[in-house]
Formats: sequence, C-alpha cells, structure tokens
Amino acid sequence: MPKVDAFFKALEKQLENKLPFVVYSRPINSIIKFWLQKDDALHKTNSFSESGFVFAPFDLKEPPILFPKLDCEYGSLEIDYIQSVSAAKANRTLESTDKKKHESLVSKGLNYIEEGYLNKVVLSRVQETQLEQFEPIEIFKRLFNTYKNAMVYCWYHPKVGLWLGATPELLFKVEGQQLTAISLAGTQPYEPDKKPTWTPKELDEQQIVTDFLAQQIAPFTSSTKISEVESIRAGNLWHLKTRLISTISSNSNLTSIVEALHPTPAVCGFPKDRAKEFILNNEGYDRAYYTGFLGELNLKKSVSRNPNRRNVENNAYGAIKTFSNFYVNLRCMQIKDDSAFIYVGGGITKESNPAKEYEETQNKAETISTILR
Ligand SMILES: C=C(O[C@@H]1C=C(C(=O)O)C=C[C@H]1O)C(=O)O
Repeated sequence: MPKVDAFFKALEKQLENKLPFVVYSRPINSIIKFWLQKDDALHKTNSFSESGFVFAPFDLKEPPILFPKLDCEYGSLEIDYIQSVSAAKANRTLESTDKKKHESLVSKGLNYIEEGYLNKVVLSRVQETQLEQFEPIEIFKRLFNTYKNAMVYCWYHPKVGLWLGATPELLFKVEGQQLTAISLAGTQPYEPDKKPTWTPKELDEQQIVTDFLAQQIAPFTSSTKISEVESIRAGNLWHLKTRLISTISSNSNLTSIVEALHPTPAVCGFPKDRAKEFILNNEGYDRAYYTGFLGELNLKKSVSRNPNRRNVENNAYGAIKTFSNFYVNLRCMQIKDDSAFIYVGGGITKESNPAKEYEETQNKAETISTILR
C-alpha cells in the first residue's frame, strides 16, 4: 500500500477502534505526524515533565490531557497536498439567536471596561452546524490542504471527544534554552490585493498582549528581544503579530511558564484573573478546550553543529535538544455525532462595538466552516 494510504488507514482504524490519537502538521511545514495511543487510558499531566502530546483546556482547574510518548505509536509523512474525498458535503447551519445573545454579552463586557474593572476581555460563542457525514479525517485533510501557515490538527480521545482546528497562534515554544512567545490579536477581513489598515483600537488591543507577555516572562528569562509588529494572514483574516524571543534561566520549568502565560490577553483579557472570572460567569457555555492549548511536550531532536566551526572533535557529535511547542486552540471545532460545534471569539476593549464584534466572530467562523462545505 502506498505510504500515504497506509498512514491515513492507520488513523481511520484507530478511530474505528475508539482509541485516542492526534494527527497534526505545524505551520509552514509539509510534515504530518500522528501519535496513536495503544489503549484508551486517560492520562493527565500536572508537571509538564513527561514526553508526549498535550491537550489542555482553557480553565486549568482541569489538568491537561497527555498522550505519553511511551504509550504511543508514532508516524510521520512528508507531503504538500493530500487527495481528499470529493470536496463538499452539504450542510445546514442551524437558525440561531446567537447575534442578540453575543451583542448583549459584549455590551456587558463593555460596561465592566467603562467602570474600570477590566481593560480587555475576550468574549466568545459556539455555533452549531449539521454535518451530512462523520468524516473527521477527511476534514483534517482539507484543513491541511487549505491552511498552510496554521497548526492544523485532529485530536480524539473516546472519553473526551473529537476536536479539529487550524490555529494561527503559537502560545510559546521552547528549544533548548530558547523561549519564543507570540502576541497575536487584532482582526481585519482579508481582501485580495489590499493591505490591512489598523486602527488605534486594534493596535491597542494587541499591545496589551505584547506587554503582558513581556512582563510575565521576565522572571524566567533574560535578554528578551521583541520584534516589530507585523500583519499576518490566517485564511480570510489578517491579524497583528509580535514575536518575543528570550533565554530561559536554568532554574525555571515549563509549569511556571505555562502558569505565567496561559491564558494570555489574546484569548482571555486583562487583568487576567478578572477577565477569566467574567468569562466563566457570563459567557453562558463551557469553552472546554477552545482557547486552551495543544502541542508537543519535551521531545528530542538532534541538531548538527556548525560545520565551519574549528573544533572538529566536537563536530563529530551533534547536540540533542529538548523542545516543546504549544499552540492556542483557536479556529477550532468539536464534532459530536453529526454536528460540528465551531468556537469563535474576539477581544473587547473600550472602543469595541457589539454589532461589529458579532460580525468578527462570524468572519472567524467562516474560516473554519468553509472546510465543511
Ligand atoms: C479568540 C479568537 O481569536 C483571538 C482574538 C483575536 C482578536 O480579538 O482580534 C485575534 C486573534 C486571536 O488571538 C478566536 O479566533 O476565537
């Protein structure tokens, strides 16, 4: 059997057998990887000290789920485009009262901002779409073909559920002693041949995220470099992005970095605790794994040394580096029976307008719904 077919057949079989798996491809990358857990045990991690794949909820009162490396079969495939079943399956978006509900949620958030209780809060909703067929692996293939600068994934555990997404947002990654974090916020619709123009509202909203990240990593790092703000495209949207790169002090660990950064003001708000409390008390539904994070935990890779170096003796041995990378679970959906639940939100600051914020969530939902049609 050709390698591609065997790769996806193994996934289909894992799903049929109701066994946990994740299949994913990191941004700007033509490598697809999977981890297939050998039994249906539900492993969690509190310490982030194991190796494997992590899937964490928004609210970390529930510990993240771990597919431990030692309990998994691993596979990878290098490919640019995967043939998937004839593009479209008809589907129907259910009538919703979402608009009114979301606008009144945003208005309430704005009241809290006006009163000075919050600077920014990210408010979200979930939208249901009926599917003609249960075909998550096919949806994954379409996500992979469509969103090249996103982390695309399909994650399944029989005791938790099935999630799919194409997220443009890195929470942070660690490679050896280097920490990279990304501030991503502000949204404009993409229009062909047109560069986005950013208003002070969006620049401010994104700056809150950058300042938060810089402040939160400071106790664990040194010599942080902060890039210029740039526009990046994610499907039918533009966002503002800043990159922060620093060196981790030798006494810090992943748990303290996660606690310091998650959830960032890009998906929660500022101040963090007040925004989180507002979300939990007012959104009126459970975000579960939406705006949580997912990714590789403490994996190893060998990095070859610079061949131009003089120290020939050392060049014979490459260095082994430990790396982890966590992406924020955005532009995602959960599939239950024959329905897809699409999760979308946006940042609210004092200049926000409820009707526009609803429109922004619609644009975000569109990014992911196009894959279902
Ligand atoms: C919350 C979401 O996206 C986040 C919010 C953004 C915004 O408020 O402009 C932009 C990118 C993401 O950090 C989402 O996609 O659901």
